[in-house]
Amino acid sequence: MRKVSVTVETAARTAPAAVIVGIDGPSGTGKSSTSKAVAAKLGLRYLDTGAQYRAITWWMLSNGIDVRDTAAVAEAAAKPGIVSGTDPSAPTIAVDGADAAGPIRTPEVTAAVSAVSAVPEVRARLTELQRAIAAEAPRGIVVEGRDIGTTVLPDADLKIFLTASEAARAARRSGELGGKSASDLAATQAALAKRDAADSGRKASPLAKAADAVEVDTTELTLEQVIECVVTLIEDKQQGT
Ligand SMILES: Nc1ncnc2c1ncn2[C@@H]1O[C@H](COP(=O)(O)OP(=O)(O)O)[C@@H](O)[C@H]1O
Ligand SMILES: Nc1ccn([C@H]2C[C@H](O)[C@@H](COP(=O)(O)OP(=O)(O)O)O2)c(=O)n1
Repeated sequence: MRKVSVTVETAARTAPAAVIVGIDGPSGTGKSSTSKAVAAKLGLRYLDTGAQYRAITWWMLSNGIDVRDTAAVAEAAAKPGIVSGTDPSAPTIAVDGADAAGPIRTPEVTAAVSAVSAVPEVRARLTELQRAIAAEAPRGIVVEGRDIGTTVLPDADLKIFLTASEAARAARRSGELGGKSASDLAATQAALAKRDAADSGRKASPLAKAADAVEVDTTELTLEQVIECVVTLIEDKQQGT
């Protein structure tokens, strides 16, 4: 009996502690690309909480719920089954057992997601799910979103807040959407600004930098430089420097 307990204690002492990293910021600052790459490099899990808000929004639209009707959204918030796969090299999102990776990126979902994410019942449900996923990650996890440092994981080992100029963010998003003309760029920039204002202005856990987050302005940095910067911050934390 005694021998077993000594073995367990030794294992607990030598196993590396799981590291929990929260990455927040507005749209187009590089959260998804950075989080995935950093998690893959360090052998951590990866969670895209924006995909979960998009998934619940897609379910509401598919089920004829008026996303401007806060009471109807609140009442339905618990209904869809949302499952996130957290392998950073192949993250997945499923709604009621069906792959939702494609449908959650449509312009209809993008236009409706801020309204659905402002509903406290939706946030409470997803926050609980996000905390459970983070608690189960064996070596740790990189969780990206808008309220990870302030609300979902206030005790995270490291909090990063990514920023970039509105012009840089719009150029990145517009490029991704295949926009070529100046009017495509202007439309993307206007849509981004509108979504950021809604996400920052809502009452329930708005987009905000946690007081103890490290802010990284990515405007003049390449994606590789941002990844390197975040990897270094995590390694420094793990080494206690
Ligand atoms: N530092 C960077 N420089 C140039 N392009 C970037 C940078 N970071 C991300 N991108 C590109 O910008 C787009 C949006 O990045 P993404 O990671 O999806 O941002 P977010 O998750 O914050 O919305 C992607 O096409 C990505 O490859
Ligand atoms: N933790 C989070 C993550 C996303 N959201 C909401 C607000 C965002 O506009 C939408 C979509 O998030 P997503 O990260 O997919 O946004 P991007 O288009 O990548 O910028 O979800 C949120 O309210 N809280």
